[in-house]
Amino acid sequence: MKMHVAADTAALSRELADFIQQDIAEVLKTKDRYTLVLSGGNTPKQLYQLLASEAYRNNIPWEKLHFFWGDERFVPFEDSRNNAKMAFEELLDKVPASRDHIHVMDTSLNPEASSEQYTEALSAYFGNEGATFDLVLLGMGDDGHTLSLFPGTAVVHENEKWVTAFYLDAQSMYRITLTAPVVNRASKVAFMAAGKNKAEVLKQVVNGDRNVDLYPSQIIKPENGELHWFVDGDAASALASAQ
Ligand SMILES: O=C1O[C@H](COP(=O)(O)O)[C@@H](O)[C@H](O)[C@H]1O
Repeated sequence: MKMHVAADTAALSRELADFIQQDIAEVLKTKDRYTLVLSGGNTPKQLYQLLASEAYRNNIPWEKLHFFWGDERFVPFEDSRNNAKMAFEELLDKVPASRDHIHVMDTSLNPEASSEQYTEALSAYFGNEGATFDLVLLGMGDDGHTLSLFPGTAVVHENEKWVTAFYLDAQSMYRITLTAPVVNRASKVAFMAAGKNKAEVLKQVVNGDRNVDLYPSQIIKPENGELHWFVDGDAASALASAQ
C-alpha cells in the first residue's frame, strides 16, 4: 500500500491527476484501451475538474478510455445526488470521450434490472472471466464505507455477484454497487480522502485491526494490483506518521 499525503484537496487532486495521466500513458504502451472506474461523492469533484482543464484534457487520449462507475445512488440521473451526473458535469461533458465508452449504472430501471444490466455490460466488455479494470477510483465516507459497501450491510461480504443492488435503510434509498471481489481484481485502486472528519476512520482502516463490518474500506485489497491512498493533511492527521 502506498500513502500519498498532500497539503489539501487541491494538491491531492493534482497528484492523483498526474498519477492517472501517467498510468494511462504506461498502460496504452501495451494495450489499446484503458478502463477507469469513477467514484461519486464530493471528494473527486476537483480531480474531475482538473482532468477536464486544458493541461490534462489535451494530454489524455480520451477516445481510448472506457468509463465505469463503482457505485450509484439509486436516484434519477437529473438528481444532484446521482454520482454519474456529477461526473458528466465536471468531466465527461467537457472532454472528447466516446459516448459509447461510457457505462453508466442506469437508475431509470428497477434496481434489480439495473444490477443485471450492469453485470451483462461488464461481461460483454471483459468476457466471462470477469472484470480487470486498469484503475478504480474510490472514496471513503466518514463511516468507513466505500463504493456502496456500508458498515453492517451484507453486501460487504458479497462474493458471487459482480454487481448488486440493495435498499439502504439508513438513507432510505436503493444503492447499486460493484462488489469487493471485482474491485480487488483491478490493476490499481486509488482511494481519495480529504478532511478532518475522515482522520479517525482512515487511521482505523489503514492501521486498525481488521473489521470489515465496521470499516468496509478495509475489504479493498487488490489481489495482484497496487493499492494507493491519496489523502490530504487533515485526513492523514491521526496516522502515526506519513507513509
Ligand atoms: O455515497 C457515496 O459516498 C462515498 C464517499 O463520498 P465523499 O463525499 O465522502 O467523497 C463515495 O465514494 C461513493 O461513490 C458515494 O456513492
